[in-house]
Amino acid sequence: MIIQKFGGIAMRDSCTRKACIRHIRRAIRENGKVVIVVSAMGRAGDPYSTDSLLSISGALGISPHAQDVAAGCGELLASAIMSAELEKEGIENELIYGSRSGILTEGPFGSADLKMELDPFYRIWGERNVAVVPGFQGTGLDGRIRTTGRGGSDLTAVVLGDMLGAELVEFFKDVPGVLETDPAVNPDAKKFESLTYAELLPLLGTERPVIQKKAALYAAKASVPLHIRNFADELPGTFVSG
Ligand SMILES: Nc1ncnc2c1ncn2[C@@H]1O[C@H](COP(=O)(O)OP(=O)(O)O)[C@@H](O)[C@H]1O
Ligand SMILES: N[C@@H](CC(=O)OP(=O)(O)O)C(=O)O
Repeated sequence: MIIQKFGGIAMRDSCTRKACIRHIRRAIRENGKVVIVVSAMGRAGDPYSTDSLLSISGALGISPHAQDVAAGCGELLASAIMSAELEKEGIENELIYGSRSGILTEGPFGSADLKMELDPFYRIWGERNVAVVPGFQGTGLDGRIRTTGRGGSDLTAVVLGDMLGAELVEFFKDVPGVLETDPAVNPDAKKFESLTYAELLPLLGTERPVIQKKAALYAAKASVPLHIRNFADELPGTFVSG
């Protein structure tokens, strides 16, 4: 069983999602069961990205609950689109979301903690090999949507990988892997083929790190093996383990 997390750039449009579906087909062939975690589609300026949803009204800034509901729509929509496009390609899958998903978020709006109840996953495995999950969010015991903080789909993927005992958690990004520095700052930065968690963590101090720091800390603590790679090709990226 493998977790595959597709970030905002990988999910941006039907063309980039076709590349994602190629990775999903390969994972079904090689790993059997696949849990797909998706982020909201695109970046600021793209209509359904997290930043665009949050900019619809300045009033969202004064209501943390309303802000989390608005932000959560991005991942919900992305999961619906991915599920439908997989179905169209003949890949049967189950959408796992909302209060029936067992994906529980508790604590403050905007930076909630994530917990999982796995029954919904075990229930589908008898019939389907592929689950599609919106990242970044869950539902509290009070029925309210809470998000886990920016970059939080990475955390959803890592926590699911830990709880479901996945062989690997793959992250599909717009970079070939973890580089010595952010390529937006230094285009000549070299890629690491592999890193330990201890080597990865100091590289995550920037405003937009290659993987969410909270997710990397969780992976280190629970020894969840990671593979950070480019959605647009088949090349190996950076493997991260103990
Ligand atoms: N050391 C690094 N190596 C690679 N990318 C990095 C690094 N530090 C920061 N980044 C940035 O991380 C971005 C990928 O992370 P992110 O945008 O959160 O991915 P996604 O939304 O696809 O999950 C890259 O576009 C890159 O600019
Ligand atoms: N969409 C959320 C959650 C997330 O993890 O996104 P991405 O995988 O595109 O970084 C955000 O922008 O913070």
